[in-house]
Amino acid sequence: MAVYTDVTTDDLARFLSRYDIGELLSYKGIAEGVENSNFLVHTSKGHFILTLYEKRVAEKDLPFFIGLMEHLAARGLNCPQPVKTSDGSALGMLAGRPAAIVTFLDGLWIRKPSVGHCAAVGEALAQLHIAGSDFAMTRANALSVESWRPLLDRAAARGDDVRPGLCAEVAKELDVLEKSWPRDLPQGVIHADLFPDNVFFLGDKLSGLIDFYFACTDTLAYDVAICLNCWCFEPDHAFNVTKGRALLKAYQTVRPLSAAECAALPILARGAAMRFLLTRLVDWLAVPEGALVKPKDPLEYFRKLRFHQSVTSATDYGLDA
Ligand SMILES: Nc1ncnc2c1ncn2[C@@H]1O[C@H](COP(=O)(O)OP(=O)(O)O)[C@@H](O)[C@H]1O
Ligand SMILES: N[C@@H](CCOP(=O)(O)O)C(=O)O
Repeated sequence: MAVYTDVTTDDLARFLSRYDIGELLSYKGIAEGVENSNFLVHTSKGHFILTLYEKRVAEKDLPFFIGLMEHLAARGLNCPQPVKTSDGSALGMLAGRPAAIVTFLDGLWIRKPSVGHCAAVGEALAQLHIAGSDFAMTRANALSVESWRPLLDRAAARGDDVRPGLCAEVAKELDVLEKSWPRDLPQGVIHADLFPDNVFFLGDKLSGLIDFYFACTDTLAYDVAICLNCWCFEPDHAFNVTKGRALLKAYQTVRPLSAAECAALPILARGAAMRFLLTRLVDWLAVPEGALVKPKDPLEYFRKLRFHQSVTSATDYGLDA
C-alpha cells in the first residue's frame, strides 16, 4: 500500500467509535504498496488495518471484495476479515474516501522467494480457486485485455522517455494479444495480484494472503500466469524453471490444469506481463504530488515480456511434457 490520503486523529477516532474495537492508541501510514492508502491502527483491543480505497478501486466493487474475504475465510483460507460496525456495516467513509477496517494478519512477506516458497504459493493459489468456486458474486476484470490499449494511450505521450521505442513495441505486442487472447478456458474467482508482498509466511510456512482489491471473475490459469511472472524470475531477470516447475506442480496437486489451460500458459504469461508493465508505466508517469508511494519499475515487466515472447510451450515454464 501507500498513503495518498491523510487521516487526522479526530476523524479516525470518530470513525472508530462506530466499531467495537476499543480506544485508539496510535496509528501510522504504511508506505508499502501502491494502490490504496493503508494505516496500521493500534487500539486497546489490538492491531487492525485501515484501508482507504483510492483511484483504481470502484466503490461499487467494494461489496464484492468484502464478501469474497468473508467467503474465503469461511472455507478455511487465512485472509483479512472485514470488521463490522456495531450496526453491521463493513464499509464507511473517512477523509472523503470509502474505508474499511480489516483484521491484522501475522507474518512477513518474502523478499527473495525460494523454490519452496514458490511451491507454497502454487498450492495456496489453487486452494483459493477451489474455495472461490462457489462464491455467488461476480466482478469483471477491469484490467483485462480490453483495458490494455487505453492504458497505453494514457502513457503514449511520455512512454518513450522511459525507454526509447517502448510504446511502438508495446503496441505491436497488443496486436498479438488482442487477436489471440484465450476466452474459453475455465473461469472463476482469481486474486489477480498475488505478488510476494501479498503473501505472508511465518517461518517457511505460508500463513495468509492479503490484498484482494484486484480480485475478479476471470480465467483461472491467468492467475497462474501472473504468479509465474512475479514469483519465478530472478533479480537478474532470468526465469527460474525450477521455481516454475515447483509452483505448477504444487498448484496441480490441488487443481490439475487441463490440456487447453497448459497450452495457453505462454500467451497468458505474455498478457500478465503486459498488464503489470502498463499499470506500472501509467503510475510511473503520474505519481500524485505529496503521496507516500514508491512507483514500481515498468521495465521489469518489459524484460519479462521479452522472455515470454521467446517461449514456445508451457514446458519452458517447467510443466511436464
Ligand atoms: N491484513 C493485514 N495484516 C497485516 N498487514 C497488512 C494487512 N493488510 C495490509 N498489510 C500491510 O500493508 C502492506 C500493503 O498492503 P496491500 O494490501 O498490499 O496494499 P495495496 O493494495 O496498496 O497493494 C502489506 O505489505 C502489509 O505490510
Ligand atoms: N503488484 C502490482 C501493483 C500492486 O501492488 P500492491 O502493492 O498493491 O500489491 C505491481 O507490482 O505492479
